[in-house]
Amino acid sequence: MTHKLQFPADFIWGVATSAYQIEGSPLADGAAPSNWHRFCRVPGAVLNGDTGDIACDHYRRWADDVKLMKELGLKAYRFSIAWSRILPNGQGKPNEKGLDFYRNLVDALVANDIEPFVTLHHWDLPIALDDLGGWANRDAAHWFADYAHLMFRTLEGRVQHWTTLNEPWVIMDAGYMHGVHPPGLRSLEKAPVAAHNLLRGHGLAVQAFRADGKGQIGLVVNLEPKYAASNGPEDAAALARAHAYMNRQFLDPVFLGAYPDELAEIFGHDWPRFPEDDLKLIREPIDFLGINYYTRSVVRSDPTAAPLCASPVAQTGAEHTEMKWEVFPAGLKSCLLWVKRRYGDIPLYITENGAAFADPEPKNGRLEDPRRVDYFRTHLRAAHEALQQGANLKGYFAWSLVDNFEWSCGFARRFGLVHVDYATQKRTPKDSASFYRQVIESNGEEI
Ligand SMILES: N#[N+]C[C@@H]1[C@@H](O)[C@H](O)[C@@H](O)[C@@H]2O[C@H]12
Repeated sequence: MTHKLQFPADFIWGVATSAYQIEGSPLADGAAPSNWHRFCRVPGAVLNGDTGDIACDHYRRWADDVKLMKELGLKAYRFSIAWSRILPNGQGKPNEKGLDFYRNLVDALVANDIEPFVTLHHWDLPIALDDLGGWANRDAAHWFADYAHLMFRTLEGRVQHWTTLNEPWVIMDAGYMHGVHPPGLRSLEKAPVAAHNLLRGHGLAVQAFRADGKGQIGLVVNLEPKYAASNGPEDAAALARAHAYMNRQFLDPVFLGAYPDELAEIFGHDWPRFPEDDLKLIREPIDFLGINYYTRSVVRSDPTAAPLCASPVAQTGAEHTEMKWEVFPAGLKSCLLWVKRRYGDIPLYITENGAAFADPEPKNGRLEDPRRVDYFRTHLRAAHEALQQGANLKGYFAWSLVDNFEWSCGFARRFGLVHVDYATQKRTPKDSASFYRQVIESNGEEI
C-alpha cells in the first residue's frame, strides 16, 4: 500500500557512491596508489582477496553511468574525489588528467540536470601520506586543506554542494582503533589524535572554502542511535559511552566546540590535551550536515569489552540485512530529531541510506529485490515523519547507485539500486531502481 507523503517542493533526491568503491583504474593517467590500493593486498584484509582494481570500471564508463542516472530520473549524485588522482604524492603538483576526469564528470552531470554533491575524502588517502603517518600526523590537516582548496578552485561554479569528509568516525575506529581498515592500527594513543586531525582538516578546509569557494559546505557523519539493553544504571552508562564514542565524538566539537566528557573516560591516559585554538578551528560554521543512516544498536554494559565497556546485544527476532545490521527505520527518525534537538536547526541531508540483501541474479533484464524496496519505503516514511516533526531535512541519497566494492567485504555485499555483473560490467536496474524513480517523479507521494 502506498502512502501519499508530501515532501518539500525543493527536496533533493539522489544516490551516492565513492571513488574507490566504483572507479577502478586506480593507477591510470598519472594517479598514484591509495592506502586502500595497498590495504587490499594485505592477506586476509578483504573478503575473497577482492580489490578496487576494476570495481565498477566507472573511471572508463562514467559517461554511460551518467546516462543511467538520467534514465533513473535522479536529481542529484553524491560522489567522492580520489585524492591520489589529483595529487599523486598527496601534496604538491596536481595531476591534470586526474582533474580532467572530475571536470568532465561534473560537466556531464550538470548537462543532464543532475546536481553534483562532492565528497572530498571518502577514506582513500594517497599512499605517500599514509607513509607519513596518515591522519595521526598533525600535518595531515594541512595536506587535506590544500587538496580541498585546489578542488574548490578547479570545480568553482560547477559544484554548489561540497562535503569535506565522509564518516570520519569510520576512518578513526576502523583504521586506527581496530585495524580493519588502513592503516591497520590498533592504537588507543593514535586513534583520538587521528580523529582530532580529521576534524582540524575539516575546519581548515571550511576556512579555505569561506575564502575561495562558492556554494555550500558540510560534513558527512554516520549516526547509529543507541538503545540500552535494560533500564539498569550499568547499561545506561554503557549507552552513554557508546553514544558519545560513535555519535557525539565528531558532532559535539563541530557544533558545540568540545569533546564529550565520556571520551576521556574511554581513552583514559591516552586521551590527549588538545589546544583550545584547535577546537575553535573545528567549530568553523558549516552550511549543512550529511547523515549516513543504516541501523541502530542495542548496548549492554560489558566490562570485558575495553575501552568502551559496552557491547551490542543481538536483536534476534528482528529483520537483518546481509551486513547483519538490524532493519530499524525508527532509528532514522530519531537520529534526525536528535540532531535538531542537540545541535540546532542545521539543514540536513540523508547522504546515505540503503541495504545489502542477497539479491537473485538478473533474469530477462529484470531483478526483483522486494526487501530493498521495502527498506527504502519504510525509511523514507520515517524520514517524512521526522520532517513533519520539524527536522530541517533537505534531501535524500540512496546508497548506492550500483553494487560496488564494499570495503573489507569486497564484492560480496550488494547495496546497489543497479546490479553489476562484475565479469561483464553489465548494469541491470533492480526493481528498487524503478521504485525510487517513482518516488522521485512523485516527489515522495508514491511511497
Ligand atoms: N557498509 N556499508 C555501506 C556504506 C559504505 O559502502 C560507504 O562507503 C560508507 O560511507 C558507509 O558505510 C556505509
